[in-house]
Amino acid sequence: MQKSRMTIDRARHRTDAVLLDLDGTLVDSLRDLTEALNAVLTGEGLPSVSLAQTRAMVGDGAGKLVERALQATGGDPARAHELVPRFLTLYEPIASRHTRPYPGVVETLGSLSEAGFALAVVTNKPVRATRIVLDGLGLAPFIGAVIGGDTLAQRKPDPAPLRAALRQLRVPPGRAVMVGDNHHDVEAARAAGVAAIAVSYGYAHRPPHDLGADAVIDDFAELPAALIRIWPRGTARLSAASASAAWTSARTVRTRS
Ligand SMILES: O=C(O)COP(=O)(O)O
Ligand SMILES: [Mg+2]
Repeated sequence: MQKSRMTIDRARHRTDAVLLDLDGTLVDSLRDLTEALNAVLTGEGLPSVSLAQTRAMVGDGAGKLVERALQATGGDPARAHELVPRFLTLYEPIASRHTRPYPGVVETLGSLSEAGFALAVVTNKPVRATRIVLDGLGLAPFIGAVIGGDTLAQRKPDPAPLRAALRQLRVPPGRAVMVGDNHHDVEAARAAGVAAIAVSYGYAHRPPHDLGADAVIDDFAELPAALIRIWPRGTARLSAASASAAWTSARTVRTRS
């Protein structure tokens, strides 16, 4: 009985997509990023940066991160281009050492995936490091497409990475939601015609409630409830009842297995 309800829910929702930002949304990666960054800075004879400084610098890709770290420590930002390969060589082996999913992430991705939602990661982190994090933290099995900051010539806030993820998932923009911690996540979503949910616990460069998202959540486990509230109008719109049934069903099946 439970199983057949689940099958119906899967069929109903299989072409709705949730696009997920990585740093500051799915995972707290500050410590590993800061360690790799500081190894680069030390090599350049520059002072180290703190976790709080990294927090304010992350989100626009590895190039900007290194450039901002050089700027913050009295280095030459023009050297960033040259130092990014060194940063990535140092970062990749430790990318999942201290980095952890935020509370509720693993369970919620599992439940959304079981309920039939297509999930993609759309991040400005270079794709090789992204895959290392997703594999290392056990998130990869839930994710149907991964677009990194170097997958295309454009990165968020450009809508191209979101569109590429949706093409891979075969889901139209009107049936998708982007979940992120930063203004570029919301801007990219708007430009792609995708709904946006902001998380308040990440590395936002401005107050999360000022990002212009359709909803703000304080905990990743609130995502299903937020999806029910804001899902875009149209043929794929989830009624509160059906989404809630899918969610309850997914939870029940998970609990049973
Ligand atoms: O700037 C980065 O490297 C990654 O940032 P994002 O996962 O928040 O897009
Ligand atoms: Mg982010």
